[in-house]
This record gives sequence, structure tokens and C-alpha cells, in this order.
Amino acid sequence: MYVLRNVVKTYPRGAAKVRALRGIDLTIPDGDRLVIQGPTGGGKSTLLQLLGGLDRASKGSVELDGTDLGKLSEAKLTRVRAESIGFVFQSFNLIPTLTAQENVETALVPLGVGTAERRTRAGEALESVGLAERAAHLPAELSGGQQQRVAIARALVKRPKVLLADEPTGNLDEAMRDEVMGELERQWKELGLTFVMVTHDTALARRATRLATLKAGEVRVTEQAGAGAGEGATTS
Ligand SMILES: Nc1ncnc2c1ncn2[C@@H]1O[C@H](COP(=O)(O)OP(=O)(O)OP(=O)(O)O)[C@@H](O)[C@H]1O
Repeated sequence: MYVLRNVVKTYPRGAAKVRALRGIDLTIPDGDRLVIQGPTGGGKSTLLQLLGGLDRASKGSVELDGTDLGKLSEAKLTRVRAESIGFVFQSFNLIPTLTAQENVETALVPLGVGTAERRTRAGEALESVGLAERAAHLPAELSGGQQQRVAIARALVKRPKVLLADEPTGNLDEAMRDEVMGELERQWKELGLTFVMVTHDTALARRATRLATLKAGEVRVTEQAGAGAGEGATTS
């Protein structure tokens, strides 16, 4: 479970400061599926980076299961990221010279998993996203939707408890968007992940059970009755 208390994030801009987050209080229970939306520059990516331990708050605390991520040493924070948090980005971030299989295996290297087990687990992860037969393909030989599914396999192969996605369908056409969202939702349900997703897509936001709207660095959370993962991937 995440507990954020009065989280402020400022960035230097010349002599001035940009206040990207202005005192966020937010609790994200285990197994939650939270969608973050809001206008450009509202602080969505900044919040996701703090949840992922990719950056630290300027003030306040970001606790994951009782540990204040901002107080960990760089080495410990890296360990938490490697073990517990899977990331999926808009731009896939696959290594172009590695095959799908090798890309997925890279997530297990920092955890000290041996070669044979890496191979097996990466194969299983690719199978779970329906890409077993594409394991030997390079990213350039895959469609956008398939590349994002490789990225999902890479995020999940380490069996994290948290999955963070920043505009995971932003680079995809509508059909592929549905394919990728369907995959993310299936994995969220099957693995009991805590799933936090930033999206500009209002159709996706409407289907979230909990919606966090970030505007000018402030958050408002709404529960949406009737929304949920069971509805399938509608595109209207
Ligand atoms: N590394 C940085 N250095 C300086 N300012 C930054 C940095 N990252 C973000 N900002 C600023 O912080 C504010 C929030 O940015 P953030 O990227 O979190 O917003 P966002 O809601 O994700 O926007 P978008 O929808 O455009 O991705 C913006 O004013 C942005 O310019």
C-alpha cells in the first residue's frame, strides 16, 4: 500500500522554481487500479516517478508498505525498484539490438537470477502475454502492440507487486490500444497487482474504478460506481 503525505515536488527553472506537486495526500491500497488523468503539465508523470522511486519528493513522504522511499539510500531504492515495481512507458523502451526474450531477461539481471532461470522465466512471461512464438524477434520486427506486450512481460517477469504505466497506449492505434489495455487489465486481475496508470485517454479514464485528477499540482480522487475491469476494452 502506498501512503503519500503532503508531497511537494519542485524543480529548479533558472533562478525560479516550478511547483509540480503542491501537497499531495493519497492512499493507494494493495490491489487497487488507479487511473491518473489531468491537463498537460498537471504533475502526472512527476507523481508516477515518485511512486516508482525514480525521483524523490522535495517535501512530505511517499511510503510503500511502511517504507519512506525518500529516505532510502540510492542502493536500497534501486533494489526496491528492481524487486517490487514494474514500469511500462509510452515509448516501450525496449533495447533495439536485443530479441524479445533478451529484453525480458534484462529485468532479472539486477536480481541475480541465474542464466537458466532467467531464460525459463522470460519465456513464461512472453507466453503469458501471448508472444511465445515471437521470442526470437527484434523489437523492429514486432508491431507496436506486440512491442508494448514485450514491455509488459519485462515489467512483470520479476513478479512485482506494483505496476506503473505512463501513457502505455499513447503510441498505439485504437486496435492495438485495446489489445494492450486488455493485457494490462488481465495481468492486474490475475496477479493481484497494485496498478497505477497515467493516461490522457478519457475513454480509459471513464472505466477506472478510482480516478485521480491532477491539476496544477493538486489531486482529487473520485470513485466511479459502475466502472471496472470487467467491461472489456471499449473504445467509444
Ligand atoms: N525535470 C524537470 N525539470 C523542470 N521542470 C519539470 C521537470 N519535469 C517536469 N517539470 C515541470 O513540472 C510540471 C509537471 O510536469 P509533469 O511532466 O509531471 O506533468 P504531466 O501532467 O505529466 O504532463 P504531460 O501530460 O504533458 O506529460 C510542469 O510544469 C513541467 O514543466
